[in-house]
Amino acid sequence: MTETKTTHVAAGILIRPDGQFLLGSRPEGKPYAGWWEFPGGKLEAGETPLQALVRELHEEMGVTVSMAQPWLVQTFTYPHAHVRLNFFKVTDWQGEPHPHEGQAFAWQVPGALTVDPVLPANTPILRGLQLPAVLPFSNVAELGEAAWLRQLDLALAQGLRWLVLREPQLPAAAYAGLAAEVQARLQPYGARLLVHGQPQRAHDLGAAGVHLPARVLMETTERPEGWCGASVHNATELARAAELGLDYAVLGAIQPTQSHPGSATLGWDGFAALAGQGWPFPVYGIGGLKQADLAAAQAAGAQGVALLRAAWQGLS
Ligand SMILES: Nc1nc2c([nH]c(=O)n2[C@H]2C[C@H](O)[C@@H](COP(=O)(O)OP(=O)(O)OP(=O)(O)O)O2)c(=O)[nH]1
Ligand SMILES: [Mg+2]
Repeated sequence: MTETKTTHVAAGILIRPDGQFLLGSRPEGKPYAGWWEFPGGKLEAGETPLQALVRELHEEMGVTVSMAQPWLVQTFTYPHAHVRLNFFKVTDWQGEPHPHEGQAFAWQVPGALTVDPVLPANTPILRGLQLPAVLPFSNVAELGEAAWLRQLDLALAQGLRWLVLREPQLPAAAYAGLAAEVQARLQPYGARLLVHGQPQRAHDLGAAGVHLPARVLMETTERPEGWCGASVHNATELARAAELGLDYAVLGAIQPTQSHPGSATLGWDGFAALAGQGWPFPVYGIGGLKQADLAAAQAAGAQGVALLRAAWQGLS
């Protein structure tokens, strides 16, 4: 039997204040020469991923990392190696990137790359970079359709670009009618509609993707088309989301909610323990949260917060 050896890698996503991130081309003489990647390289014996990141970014491009947060962890099997990639978001550094190995650099806008091809293991990373910090869930159930649509218009004008349309109380036909109304509003902004429920529903309604309730996640065996995330409560459900190659997970409840006041909650410590296990997708916190909880969420390793009631309050 042959033993599969894992190559551990650290890579840095340098993100400028304007949101653009850095890709470099792989130097001649390496596997996948000319392909685009995040700067980084293999861990040396005894190194932590962060130590390797700091060393590699200095060696490859003369950049001194001053702020880096562990982000996604992706495993991938190439013909030349089985790799485990630890991606960091690097939000502060000293020095301008210099190509010490003859590579080219390109600053890129998430979702609008001007270079290709990018290493195949990086696909989920490039998708994750497009996701927002605040993921809003609709609230027709409480506000009523007309009042909620007014709030949606305000939120779009203020920058909302993603929406999960979750209205389990609506019969299928009413849901489809609402989805059409919503699509018409999102389209001029290029905002994305994620339908809540079965993947087939997103397909039928021509949505950008689907948000799977945990129950649907656990009975889904193939990755649905388009964007796809899921609600999760534990490590088993997170692992299923990873197996399917989903784009994000929403993990909770962080705090007690009005809809489930007596249910068990994770708190940010419980969230950090689960979300910090090295998933290939970003994880949002949900459950009794407000915009003001964003910093606490990100300190616990979250992509951000999923908001229901609070997404539609305080808009004017
Ligand atoms: N640096 C980097 N490597 C990546 C990314 N995505 C990805 O699949 N990889 C793979 C390609 C390689 O198999 C491995 C990284 O190895 P590397 O060739 O960059 O390693 P290194 O900089 O330490 O180079 P060397 O010492 O072996 O010359 O991880 C990425 O975004 N950045
Ligand atoms: Mg390298």
